[in-house]
Amino acid sequence: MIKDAKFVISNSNPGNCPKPDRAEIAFIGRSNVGKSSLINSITDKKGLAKTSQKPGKTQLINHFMIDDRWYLVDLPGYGFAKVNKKVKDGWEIMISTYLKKRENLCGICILIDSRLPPQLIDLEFILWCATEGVPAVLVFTKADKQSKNKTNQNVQAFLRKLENYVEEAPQYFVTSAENATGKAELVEFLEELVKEYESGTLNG
Ligand SMILES: Nc1nc2c(ncn2[C@@H]2O[C@H](COP(=O)(O)OP(=O)(O)OP(=O)(O)O)[C@@H](O)[C@H]2O)c(=O)[nH]1
Ligand SMILES: [Mg+2]
Repeated sequence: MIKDAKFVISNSNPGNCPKPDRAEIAFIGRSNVGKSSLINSITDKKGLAKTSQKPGKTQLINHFMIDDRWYLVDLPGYGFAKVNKKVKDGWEIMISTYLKKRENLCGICILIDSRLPPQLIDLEFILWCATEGVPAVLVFTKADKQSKNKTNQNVQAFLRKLENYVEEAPQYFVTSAENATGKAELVEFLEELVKEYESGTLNG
């Protein structure tokens, strides 16, 4: 269980992130998928990460300190068509540089909208992470928006498509920021990842 969460800093330059002296986990996914909302849900702090109905809200790398022990990071979304190419390319460089260079990053959660059929951009991003050796799990979001059956169908369809992209299917969670579906499981997993990192079993 997360007891405390505080905003630390926002950056556009991955090189200005806080000293990498503790475990770090980042949330990433398409614009509007619910990254910031899920951060607020798992930390039980409504206004901690800024959310919006309009895609493109989060534009910087945002560090939050969790329980004075590890960093949770909210990233801008990918695949947002409405910003101009220069801005989009800038975000992509910022995100990929962060993911490749951040030495204390012990894992990332790739958020996927559980309402949608498999999206190419998500499949390609998961492939990119596998190629770059960025350890990732999948977190399906907005499960409250439809029946359990429909969510399950979409999750299974996504996993089947993913078989064409990566050899090993990543672990996955089904969540809702609205009604806390999957929250306990996800938090338990994140805390376990932090413990493993601290005990030096991850990243050497
Ligand atoms: N019903 C429902 N709505 C959600 C859920 N998660 C997020 N939303 C809504 O989806 C919209 C986008 O949420 P954000 O958390 O801002 O999404 P984001 O991925 O951080 O978006 P960017 O910062 O633009 O990349 C908001 O209107 C949220 O209220 C959920 O689990 N259930
Ligand atoms: Mg956001």
